[in-house]
Amino acid sequence: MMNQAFRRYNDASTRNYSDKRLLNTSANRNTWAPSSVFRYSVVSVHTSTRFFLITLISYQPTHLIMKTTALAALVSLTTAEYIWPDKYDQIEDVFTLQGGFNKKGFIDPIQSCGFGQNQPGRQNTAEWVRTAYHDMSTADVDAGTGGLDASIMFETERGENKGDAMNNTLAHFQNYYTSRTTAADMLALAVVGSMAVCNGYEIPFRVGRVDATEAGRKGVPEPQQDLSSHIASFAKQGFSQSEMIELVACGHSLGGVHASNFPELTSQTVQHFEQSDSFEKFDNAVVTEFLDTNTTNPLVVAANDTMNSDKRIFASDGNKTMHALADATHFQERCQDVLARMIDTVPKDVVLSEPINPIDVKPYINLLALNHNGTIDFSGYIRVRYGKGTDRPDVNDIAVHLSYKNRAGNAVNETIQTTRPVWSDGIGSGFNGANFVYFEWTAEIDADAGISGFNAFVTTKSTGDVVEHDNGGNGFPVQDTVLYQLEQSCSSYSAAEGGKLNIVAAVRTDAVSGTKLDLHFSKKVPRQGVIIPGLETQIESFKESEKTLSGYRFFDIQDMSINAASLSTDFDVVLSGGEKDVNVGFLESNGLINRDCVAL
Ligand code: HEM
Repeated sequence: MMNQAFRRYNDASTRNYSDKRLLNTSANRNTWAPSSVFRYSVVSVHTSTRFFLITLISYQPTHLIMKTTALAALVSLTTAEYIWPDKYDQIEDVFTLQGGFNKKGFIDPIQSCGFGQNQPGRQNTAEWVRTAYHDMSTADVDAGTGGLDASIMFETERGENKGDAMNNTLAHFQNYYTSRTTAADMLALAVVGSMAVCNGYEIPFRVGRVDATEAGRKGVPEPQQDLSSHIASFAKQGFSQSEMIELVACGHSLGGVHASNFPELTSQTVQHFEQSDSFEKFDNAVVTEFLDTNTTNPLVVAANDTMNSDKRIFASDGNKTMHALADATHFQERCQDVLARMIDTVPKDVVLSEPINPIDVKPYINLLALNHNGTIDFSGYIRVRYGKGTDRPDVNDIAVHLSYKNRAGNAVNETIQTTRPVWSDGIGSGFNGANFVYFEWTAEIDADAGISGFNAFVTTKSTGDVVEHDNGGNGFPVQDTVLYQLEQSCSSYSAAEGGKLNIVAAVRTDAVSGTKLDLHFSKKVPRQGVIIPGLETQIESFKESEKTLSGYRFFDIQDMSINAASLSTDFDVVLSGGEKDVNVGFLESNGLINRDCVAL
C-alpha cells in the first residue's frame, strides 16, 4: 500500500486576511496545534480527494466539525499541505534547526533565558522581546501601517529607543538575513524563541513579514507619559486597556531597567522587574509581587512618581486584570495570545503564512552537477522528524532510501541508499522537543537519462513497515536542465582587489536555443547607521564557454566584482526565454570563499 504522511494546520479555512485593519490573531487564538495532531495515513489519491478523505477519517470530534465546514473550502485547505520546495523552506530551517547536525543556531545567544554574553545586566531574551515590542508599538491599526516591519533598524537613534538592545538584537540577525528571511520575520522568531527558552507557552510562528525601507512614525510608549496617552497609544496598536495591562506585564516578566539608559529610574546596572531569579523565567512574579506590594519593579517604585508607568497601567482598572493574571495558567494563556498578536501585527498589505511547524520529512539537495566522468553527481540528505509528536519513537529504528524517475518521467530501477552522517550521528534538535535525524546520499545519475524527481521511503527497521513520501503525489521534483557547477565556482577577497566571484553553470544542449542564462545575485548594500544591510538583486548575464559535456553546454561568469558584505549571500541561476523558465534557487555564496575553482 502506498501510504503518505500529511501535515496541515487546523485553522486554514478560518482566517480572513481581507480585513482592512492590521492583521491580528485574536479571532484565531488557541487554534495552533503541533502538526502531529493532524498526521494521517491514506491511500495515495489526488489532492482534492485526499482532503476529502482526511475530513472523513478525522479522529477528533471537535476538529471534525471544522473540517466538515472546511470541505466547502477545499481550495484553501490544499494550500496548507506542505509541498517541497516552498518559499518558506529557509525560514523553516532557521526556526526549526537549533542544535546538532545542520543546525542554524538562531537561538544560540539565548541558550538560557538569562544569558547575556556574560555582560553585566544584559539579558538577550529580554532585549529581543523589548526590541520586537518597540518595532511593533508604532503601528497604526486603523491606517494599516507599521507593526512588525523591522523599521526599528532605522529608528535606533531615537530617544524612545534608548540603549543597545535594538542594535544588539539586529546585529544577531545579520547572519540569517537573506532574500528569503526578512528581518521582520526574525524579530517575530526572536519572540517565539525567547518564549520557548524562558518556558513561556508556545507562540505560533507565522512568516511573510516585509521589511520597511525607512523609519516609521514615532510613538514608542515612554515611562513619563500619562495613563491616557498610554491607553491611546495601545489602542492605536490594536490593544484594549486590559490587553495593554497584559502586554506590559508579559513583557516585564523578563529583564529590567538599566542605569545606563534610565539613570532617573535606577542607579543599578540593572534593576529587574521581578525579584530573585524570576526575571530570567517567563512567569507572573511581576504581577504577584505588584499585588503583594513587595515589588521592586523600577517602573512601580521609582522615587519620581511621574516615571511609574507600570504602576499607573497595572492599577488602571482597579487591579481587575492584574488579579486575573495572578493565576499562573491564565497569565501564560493571556501572554501567549497578546504576544502572538504583537508579532502578527503587520502592515495591511502583508499576508502572513499559516504557523510554521517542523516539517516531517524534508529533503536537501546539496549537489546536482556534472562530474569529470560525464555523469551527474546527485547528493543531499533527507531530514526525518522522530520522537515527540511523531510515530517514530526510536531514532535507531529508522532507515531511508530513495527511488527516482529519469528526465522522461519513467521510474529508474535503482534504489539510492542513504546513511546517517558521522557528525553528531546525524541528529539535530529544535524548539519544544522537536528531534530530527538526517540520512545522506551520494549517487551518480546517467546524464543522458537524467533525473526529474524522487520519492523517499522511510522504513521502521524493527517491523519492516515502509512509508513512501511522494511530496503530495508527484515526488520531490528535480530539474536537470540547468546545473549549478558548485566545484567549478569560487570567490576570493583581498583588500587590494576586493571581492571576485566566479560562477559556472551547465545547460542541456536542447534547452539552450533562444534562451538566456542570468545570475540573480542578492547584493548586500551597507547602509550608514543601519546595522542590517539593504538587499538588491544584481542581474548579470552568463557567457557561453567552449566546453560541452554529456549533452550539456557550459556557461560562466568570471571575476564579477562583489563587495565584502556580499561574500556571504545567496543567488539564483535563471534560464529564461525557453519553454518554461528554470530557476536554480537560493544558492549560497559563503561556501565559495577563498577556495579554488576546480577545472572539469
Ligand atoms: C507603556 C509601556 C511601556 C513602557 C513605558 C516601558 C518602559 C520600559 C523601560 C523604561 C525599560 C527599561 C529599558 C532599559 O533600561 O534597558 C523597559 C524594559 C523592558 N521592556 Fe518595557 N515598557 C513598556 C511596555 C513594554 C511591552 C509591551 C513589552 C513587551 C511585550 C516590554 C518589554 C520590555 C522588556 C523585555 C524589557 C527589559 C529589557 C532588558 O532587560 O534589556 N515593555 N521597558
